[in-house]
Amino acid sequence: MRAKASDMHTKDSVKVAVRVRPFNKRERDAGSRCIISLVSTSISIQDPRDCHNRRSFCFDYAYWSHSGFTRDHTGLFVPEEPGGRYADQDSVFQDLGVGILENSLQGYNATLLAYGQTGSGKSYSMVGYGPNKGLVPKLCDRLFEAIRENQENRQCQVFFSMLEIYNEQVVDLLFRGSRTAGGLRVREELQRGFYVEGLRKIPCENALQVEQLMEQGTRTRTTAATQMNANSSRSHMLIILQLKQIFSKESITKQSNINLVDLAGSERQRSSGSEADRLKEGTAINLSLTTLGNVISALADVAVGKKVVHIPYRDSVLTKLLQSALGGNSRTVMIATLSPADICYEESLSTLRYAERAKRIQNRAVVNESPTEQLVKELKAENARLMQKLSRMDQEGRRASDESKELRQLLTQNELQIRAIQTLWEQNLQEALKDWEQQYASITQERRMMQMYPYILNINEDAQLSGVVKLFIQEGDWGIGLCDSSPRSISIKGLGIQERHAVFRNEQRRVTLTPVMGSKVIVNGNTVYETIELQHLDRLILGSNCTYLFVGYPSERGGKDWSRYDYDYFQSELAAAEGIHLGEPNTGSNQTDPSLLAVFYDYIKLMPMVAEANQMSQELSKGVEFKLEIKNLALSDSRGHDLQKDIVVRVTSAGSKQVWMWSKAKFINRKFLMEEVYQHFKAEQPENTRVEGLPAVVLPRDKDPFWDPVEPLLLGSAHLWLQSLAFRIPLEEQLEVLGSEGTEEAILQAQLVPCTFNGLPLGEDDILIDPSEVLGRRLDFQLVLDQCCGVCWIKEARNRGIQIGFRVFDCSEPLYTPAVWHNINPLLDHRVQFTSLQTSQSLLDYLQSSAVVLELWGLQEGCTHMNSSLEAVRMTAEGVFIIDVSGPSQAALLNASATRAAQNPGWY
Ligand SMILES: Nc1ncnc2c1ncn2[C@@H]1O[C@H](COP(=O)(O)OP(=O)(O)OP(=O)(O)O)[C@@H](O)[C@H]1O
Repeated sequence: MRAKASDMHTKDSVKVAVRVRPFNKRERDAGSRCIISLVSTSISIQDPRDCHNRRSFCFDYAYWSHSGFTRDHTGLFVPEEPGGRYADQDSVFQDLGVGILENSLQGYNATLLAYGQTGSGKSYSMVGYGPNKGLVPKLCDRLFEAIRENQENRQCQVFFSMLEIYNEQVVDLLFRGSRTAGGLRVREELQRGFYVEGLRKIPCENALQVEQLMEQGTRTRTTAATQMNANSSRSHMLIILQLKQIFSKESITKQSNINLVDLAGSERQRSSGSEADRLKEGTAINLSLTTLGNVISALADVAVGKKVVHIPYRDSVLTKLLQSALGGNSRTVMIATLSPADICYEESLSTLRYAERAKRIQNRAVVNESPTEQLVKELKAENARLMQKLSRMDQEGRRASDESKELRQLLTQNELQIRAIQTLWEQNLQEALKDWEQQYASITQERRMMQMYPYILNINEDAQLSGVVKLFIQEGDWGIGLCDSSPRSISIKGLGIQERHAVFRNEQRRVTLTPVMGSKVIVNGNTVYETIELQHLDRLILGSNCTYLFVGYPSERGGKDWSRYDYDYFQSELAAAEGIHLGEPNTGSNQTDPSLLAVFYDYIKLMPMVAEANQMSQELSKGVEFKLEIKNLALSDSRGHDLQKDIVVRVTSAGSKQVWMWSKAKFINRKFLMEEVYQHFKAEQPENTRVEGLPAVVLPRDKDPFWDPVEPLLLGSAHLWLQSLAFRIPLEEQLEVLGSEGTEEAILQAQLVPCTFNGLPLGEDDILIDPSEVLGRRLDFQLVLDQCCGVCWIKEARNRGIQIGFRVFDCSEPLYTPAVWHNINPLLDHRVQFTSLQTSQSLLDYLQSSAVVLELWGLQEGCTHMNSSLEAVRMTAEGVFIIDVSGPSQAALLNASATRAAQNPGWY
C-alpha cells in the first residue's frame, strides 16, 4: 500500500475502550460480588481481599453493561429506562464502529481488537449473540448502507476474508478443502507488508452475504477445533474487510482494510497455573498473545520517549499481521472486556494494565491507494496531457510530424495498458464471484434440509461456536465416524471417534442410534451399548468429547427453548451420572455453599478435559489414566470441621502402578502440553495410515507431559480424639482411615497413654476428676501407633509402602513413622512421647476439643520417604517432644532442658 502524499498521514494514539459484562450463571450461583465501578470514562477495581486496595484507570471509553438492563420482546438487551447507564450493543457501535467505518470510507486502514479473559465478552462485543448483534455485523450493515447512499460518486467493492491463528498456524476459515499442513504462509512484501499467501477474498454485495460467510467461517473454525482437539478460546480470529472505492470523476481509487480481531483468552498469556509445575506451558500455544504484549509494551515505551531498539513484530504470526495496526498505518481501537466478579480480580486487573499500555501507542494512518489504481490514474492523466498536446499540434499543422506520431503511439499504448488492467481486475472478480455462488448454494441447501430432516447440532464450550455444524439424518441407515469416503456415512472427526462409530437409522420418521462395538456413545448422560430411539433435544456425546444436540423432525420441534442445552448442561448431566451433582435449586435451602459450587463447576469444566487426556494417552500409547477426584470431600481438620474442597486429578500408570495427584492448575497446564505433543504426532502421521497399538510416543522425561517423578501420596486420614488425656485416662482405638472421598483405606490401631516423665504409664489413681487440675503442671503422654491393617494401597500393588504422619498441638512440622513396605497389615510399633512442662489453658482446650489427625501416606517405588523435619522441634534430655511452648512461663524451663532434636536418632 502506498500513501498518496506524505502530508496526509495523521498521528493518533490507539483508542481504548473497556466494557464490563453482566454476571454469568456461574458467578450468580456462587454469589459473586461486583468489584468494578465506573464513573464516566474512569474505571476502578477493588481488591476483594483488601478493601483499601483500589486501582483506577482512565480510558477513551468505558461501558457499563453489567446491570440496569432488560430484554425487550425481540430479545434485545436494552437499558431498563431511557437514558439509563447500561451500554447496549448499539451505543458501543456508535462510539467505536462508526468511527472505524468513517475512517475506512476515507481510505484509512482501521483495526478493532477485542482483548480479555475467556468468557469476558469479547465475542459478544465483536460478533454478538442472536438479535444482540455485535460490532462486526453492525459495521457491515452500515458499510453497505453507506455504499448504497454514495453510489453516484463512487463505485465500491467489498472483499471478505476470515482466518484463524492457532498454535502459530494460519487457517483460512473460508476454505473448505483439505488444510495445508502447517497452515498458510505469512509472507512479506515491501509495498504490502505482511500478508497471508493464498488467503481467500470473497467479494460481497450486501450484509447478508457477509453474515453467511461468517456463519461458514465459524463452522470451519468449529470443525478445525474438534479435529485438532484444540480449544477455540486459545485461537485468534481475524476478519479482514477490504474496501475498494473508485471515484471515477476524480479518477482516484482508495483501498482500505478493516481488521476485526477477536483475540485468544488473555488468561493463557500468563501461563496460568503452570507456576508450580516442572514443565512450563508450551511456547507456541500462546506465543502470539505474549508477543502482542511485548509489542504493545515496546510501543508504549517508544511513546513516552524511551529508547527502544527493537519492536518484536516478527516474533509471531499475529503481530506480523497486525504490524500496521500497532504503531503503523492504521487507526486502531481496542476493546478490553472484563468480568465484574470478585473471583476474576487478578485477570481483570491484568486486562486493565494491558489496556493502559495499549492506550499509549501512537499510529500513523495514511490514505491508501493501490498501485494498480494509481497506475491507471497516472496513465489516464498522462493521456489527458498527450491529448491536449496533440490537439495543439493539430492546430499548429504538425499532425504528420514524427513527434506527433510518437505521441499518438504512446497514447494507444497507455490505453491498451489501462484496458488490460481493468480486464484483469474483472477476471479476478468473476473468479471470486463463482466461488461465492458455490458457497451461497451450499448455505441455501442447508436451510432446505433443516426443514426436511432431523439433524444433530454441535454444542461447543465456546458459545459462539455452538450450533454451527448441522449433520442431517436422512431416511435409511447412516454410519457416523471417521469414514469420510464411504457412501451413506456422516463424517466427523474428533478424539476417540472410531472409523465407524455408530449408526443412525431413520425409518418411518423415527430415528435410532446404535453404537458400534468398542466405541463410546453417551445419550443424556448415560453410556449406551445398544440401540436407542432418539427424542427431540436428546444430548449425544460421541468419543471423548464430541457433543451434539439431536433435533427431531420439524413437526416435533414445537416451541421448546433449546438454549438451556449448552455445554455446561451436557457436562452437568454427565457429572450427575457419576454421582456428582448440585442439589435441585428449588428444594431445601436455596443457596448452595459457594465453595461447593466452585468445586462443582471445576468438576464439570475438567471432566471433558480428563476424557480428552485419556484419549490422547491411549492414542499415544502412554499407558497413563486420568481420573477426577474431589479432594477432602470426606475429610475434616483436627476439630472435625470440613476441610476446604478442591479438585484433583489422579494419574495412574497402568504398567508400573505409579500414582500421581495433580492439582487442577497443573493438570490444565499439562493438558496443553499433551495437546502439543498430540498435534505434533497427528501432523506427522496421516490419518489413513493410523493403526491401533502404536508404539508409545517416546519423549525425553524432562519434556514428557504424561510423566512426573513419583512422590508419596496422601491416601487418607483418621482422627484420634484427645479428650481422655485431659482426664489422664488411657485410650486404645481401632481407627478407620478414610480416603478423601470417604472410602476405607485401612484400619489403624492407636493408643494414647498418659505417663510419667520417663514413660511409665500412669495408674487409675492418677485419673483426674477435674481436668483444670492439670493447669500449670507437667503433662506427659505417649502416642502409640501399633499396626495398620488391610491397607488398600498395598493390596493394589505389593511393591508399595506406607508411613503415618501426624502433628500434635503446636508442633510446626509433622512427624512421620518409619516407612514400612510390601505388607498389607504392616506393623508400625511406633511410640512417641510428648510433654507440656507447664500445661496452659490453650493446651487443655485443645485436648478437650481436638483430635490428632493421623495421615496415611502411600509410598511407591522410587520415591523418597516423608521426613520429619526436626529443625524447630524442642526435646527434653530424655528425648521427649516438648509441646505447648508458647505459654509465658515456659521459656525459662525450655532453656534449661531442651536439646536439639537432631541429636536424637531414629526419626524419619
Ligand atoms: N455485554 C454483555 N451483555 C450481555 N451478555 C454478555 C455481555 N458480554 C458477554 N455476555 C455473555 O457472556 C458470555 C461469554 O461471552 P463471550 O462468549 O463473548 O466471551 P469471550 O470473551 O468471547 O469468550 P471466549 O474467549 O471463550 O470466546 C456469553 O454468553 C455472552 O452472551
